[in-house]
Amino acid sequence: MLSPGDTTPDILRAHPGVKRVPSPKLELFMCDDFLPPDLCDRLIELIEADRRPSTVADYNGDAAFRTSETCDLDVKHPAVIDLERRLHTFNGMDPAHGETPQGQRYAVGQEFKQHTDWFNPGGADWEKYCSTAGQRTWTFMIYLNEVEAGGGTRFKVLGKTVQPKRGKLLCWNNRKPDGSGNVNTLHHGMKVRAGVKYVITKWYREKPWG
Ligand SMILES: O=C(O)CCC(=O)C(=O)O
Ligand SMILES: [Fe+2]
Repeated sequence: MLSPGDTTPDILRAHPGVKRVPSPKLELFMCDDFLPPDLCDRLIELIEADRRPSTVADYNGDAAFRTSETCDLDVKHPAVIDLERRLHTFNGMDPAHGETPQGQRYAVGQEFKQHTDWFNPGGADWEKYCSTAGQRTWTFMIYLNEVEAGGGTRFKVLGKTVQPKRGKLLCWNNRKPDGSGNVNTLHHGMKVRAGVKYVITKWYREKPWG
């Protein structure tokens, strides 16, 4: 039986316009126009209004590893309720397994170097981030605007870079079939060269969140 913190390619593909990136290395899907422009604008306003420096787990000594800013979205705000409803209709997942959705903002020169969204079970921060809710299962990411230059999301193992496009969703399974982290999910939020980049990130867990 499907765990409540999981979804399947069949569920995702039931949504019009969803395409799987053809690779046996990971389950990666894309969908243009997942969010309407007016909702993108409302979410950008929320990110602009309330942001903090982004953080990383298992700090590796590189202070420039993730230079963006993060907004912890207010789950009671109507725009965030609308966002979450669309995500859960789409992925069929139990909302209780979702982390609080975040917005990420990248100014010119800011980036998130190559990383995975799953946590290292042997890492220093495993206990802090995973003791209650377990490992991350799926990542859902949505670009909220067009970026003038740069700011693509590069999946090095696949040799694929996705360019930001307003309303476009990207989602992938962070695990291999045996449940362990899939290194093929390595990705890099590349430097913005001109303009500002805004994205939504929503991660799901094996167990209920919070
Ligand atoms: O901004 C991007 O393109 C990637 C963001 C990302 O990987 C993350 O927030 O975990
Ligand atoms: Fe990521």
